[in-house]
Amino acid sequence: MVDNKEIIIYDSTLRDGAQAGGISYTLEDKLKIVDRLDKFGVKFIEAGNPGSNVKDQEFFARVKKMKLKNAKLIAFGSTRRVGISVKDDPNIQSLIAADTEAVAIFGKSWDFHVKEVLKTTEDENLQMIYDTIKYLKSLGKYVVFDAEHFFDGYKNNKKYALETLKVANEAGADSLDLCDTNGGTFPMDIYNITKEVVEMFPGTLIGIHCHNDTGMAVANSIMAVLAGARQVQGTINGYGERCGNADLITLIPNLQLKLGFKCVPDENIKHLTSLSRYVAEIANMIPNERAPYVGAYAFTHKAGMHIDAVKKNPASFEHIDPEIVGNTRRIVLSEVAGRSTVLDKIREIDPTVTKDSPITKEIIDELKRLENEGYQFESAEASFEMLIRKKLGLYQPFFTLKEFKVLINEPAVEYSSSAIVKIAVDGVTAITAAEGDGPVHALDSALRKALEKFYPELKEVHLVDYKVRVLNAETATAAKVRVLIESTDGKDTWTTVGVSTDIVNASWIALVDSLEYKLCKEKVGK
Ligand SMILES: CC(=O)SCCNC(=O)CCNC(=O)[C@H](O)C(C)(C)COP(=O)(O)OP(=O)(O)OC[C@H]1O[C@@H](n2cnc3c(N)ncnc32)[C@H](O)[C@@H]1OP(=O)(O)O
Ligand SMILES: CC(=O)C(=O)O
Repeated sequence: MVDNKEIIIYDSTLRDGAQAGGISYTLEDKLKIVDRLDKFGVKFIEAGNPGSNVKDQEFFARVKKMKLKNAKLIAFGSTRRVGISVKDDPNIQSLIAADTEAVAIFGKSWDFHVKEVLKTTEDENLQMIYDTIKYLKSLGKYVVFDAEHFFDGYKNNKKYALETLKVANEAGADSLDLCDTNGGTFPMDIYNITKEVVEMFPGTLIGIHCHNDTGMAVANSIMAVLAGARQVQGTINGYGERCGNADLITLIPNLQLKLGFKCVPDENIKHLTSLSRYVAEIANMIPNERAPYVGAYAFTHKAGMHIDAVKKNPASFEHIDPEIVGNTRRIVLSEVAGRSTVLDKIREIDPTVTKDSPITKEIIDELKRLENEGYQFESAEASFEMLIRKKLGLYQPFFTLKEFKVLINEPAVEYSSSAIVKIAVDGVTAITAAEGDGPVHALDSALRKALEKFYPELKEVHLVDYKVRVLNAETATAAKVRVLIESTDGKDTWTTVGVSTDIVNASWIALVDSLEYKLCKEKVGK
């Protein structure tokens, strides 16, 4: 059994990750990701496939100029093609042209693939593996051998699958990486087969490369490590072919924090969340909010009893302190909240209120009543603050609405909608009109124009996001809609909510809350 606890993290975000549907990195994207992965402390960055495309060839020419502190770059490609020599194989020559210290070669370990895909003999495949590795070793390269479909190959023809590893080993491969290419192998099989390989090649570095087709890539990689593999391949956020690869963002903390292995410097574990979001941003993928450790919901507490317990002691509902991985705890307001959930919010406005004050119950009851009507305060904390102020008697309307009208312009020459708003402030009436790209835009402009005369600070406010959700679509045109409006004044950002059967009315409620929230904020000097 291997008793050292050092794990070599081998990142393939830029190679297998680039095989993910929906991802296409630019050359500049790749350079940025290399820099970030190097700083994070991975040991290998499998950065591209120079035999595949010009972008990767140019990338390897550019990346050479970067000074990496921790990682070695890997150029990736296959064994030589059937029936030709390594020197005549353009893919192999492009690997050499990439000029990296290390290369990875994938070769077939499943006899079925040799017959059906390569359409050659088992002996020729062994020769292809041998020739390719031997040649690259003769040029002084560090060579990783990816035994493609190794686990399926082992199950179908154990002798042959193991023979491919033996040949790679004899040719001088620096590591033998067992690939669950189709991602269909289960953890116990990964453990038993990897253990046999580890025992068969004492002193040779054994790696693991798992795909996530059965949702087990992380579990399978851990089982391989427990069986003695010490090189772990994976990608940031699990991006990769089909369902993806082992997600290093889950795998690294599992190995390092839970099992005591050493993957990256301890002080870098706190960068996991930002690394995950950075790579998602560059890959133009929406971050997975429910991702273990780093997702926005990973340490979000919603149920009233959980929140009560977390406030007493966070360990009651958190497996680790979120700060360890650079994440944050969030408490959200909802119909499943209890008094503990709303108390902190209330006390920000009136510190004398306690959990047992009758007003606390009144506020939580109002929250639940409104959520039942379709409101959602989880992200609309500004509307919830306005609700608290109203309940505490600390709210005075900043204006009175006399009326508003919204018109659709047809034909829409410049703007598609117009709005007229009539309001009164301290007995002074103002009527304004405005046009906009849609009724809500027109209404927002008209209301702001009217109010700015009285409250010039509203000039700083503008809308940054507007979301509409139909709540009960089955009632067709009478369906309720929920509108969420995100606003900013350049310093803070806040979200308000409105619900109605009429989208303009729902928007009006959210708009008024937003502007009044800003005015309250100015008044109390927040
Ligand atoms: C399991 C993995 O994920 S391995 C990585 C796979 N990644 C990719 O395929 C992405 C990059 N690939 C490419 O850009 C292209 O496929 C290229 C440039 C490499 C090859 O393109 P083409 O020459 O047009 O071949 P094409 O992709 O159509 O077919 C693949 C060929 O490689 C052969 N091949 C597949 N695996 C291997 C291997 N391990 N060793 C040698 N040859 C192989 C196939 O038998 C097939 O050969 P054939 O044309 O004689 O039938
Ligand atoms: C090498 C590789 O990506 C695989 O076998 O899945």
